[in-house]
Amino acid sequence: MKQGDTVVVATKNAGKVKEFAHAFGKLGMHVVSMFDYPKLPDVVEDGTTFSHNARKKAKEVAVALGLPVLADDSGLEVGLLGGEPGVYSARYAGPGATDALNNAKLLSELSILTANEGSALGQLEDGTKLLSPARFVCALALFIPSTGEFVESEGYVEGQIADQPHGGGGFGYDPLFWLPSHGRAMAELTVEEKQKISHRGAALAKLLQKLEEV
Ligand SMILES: O=c1nc[nH]c2c1ncn2[C@H]1C[C@H](O)[C@@H](COP(=O)(O)OP(=O)(O)OP(=O)(O)O)O1
Ligand SMILES: [Mg+2]
Repeated sequence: MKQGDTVVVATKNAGKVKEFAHAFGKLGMHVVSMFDYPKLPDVVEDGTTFSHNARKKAKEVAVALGLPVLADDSGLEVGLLGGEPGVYSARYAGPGATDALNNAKLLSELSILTANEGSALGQLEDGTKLLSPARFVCALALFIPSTGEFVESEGYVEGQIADQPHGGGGFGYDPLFWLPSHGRAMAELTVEEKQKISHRGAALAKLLQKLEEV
């Protein structure tokens, strides 16, 4: 990947597209996504790991297009829920899940577990309770059809689940993902700030490092 290149990202998530466009834009590259290839069939995400699903999304689209393709499979692992929703993060609330329904499901599951415990992790000045440690995970896979090879990386960011949303930025679980070290929720960060600390930003930095070494 070099300046002037177009990077194909196998995603239909507008939030991811925005973050990748920002990151690659700074490097002089242009991002296209599955919104630009509406006729390609959806990839079935039936892997048991983030990495498995990222490889599957990248390879199926790369083979269909005959181009190198990058894919992102990511999600939220919540301590008190034994790592759930994990690879099921996008479908946590069931068929027809939306970010809003997934966030509501997360809070209802956690409220059952934390109802009698006061607030284990503490409370913010506005009364928000912090319910559980959590982390975001991002697996990236680039499939190169001409060589049949994958380049892969993973990134993580640790935080805590808040019982009330904060901020209007980001996507997915960002409004509930509290960053104690920043005193803000992920959805209160700009794209640039999120990039610097997020699971996706970390995974992308590692992937670019690996590509330079090739
Ligand atoms: O930075 C993030 N901030 C908040 N939430 C996030 C983030 N990163 C992943 N998530 C959540 C959203 C979704 O519930 C799941 C990803 O599921 P995942 O299958 O990888 O993505 P997706 O289905 O939305 O789009 P696509 O598969 O087309 O790339 O984890
Ligand atoms: Mg998906």
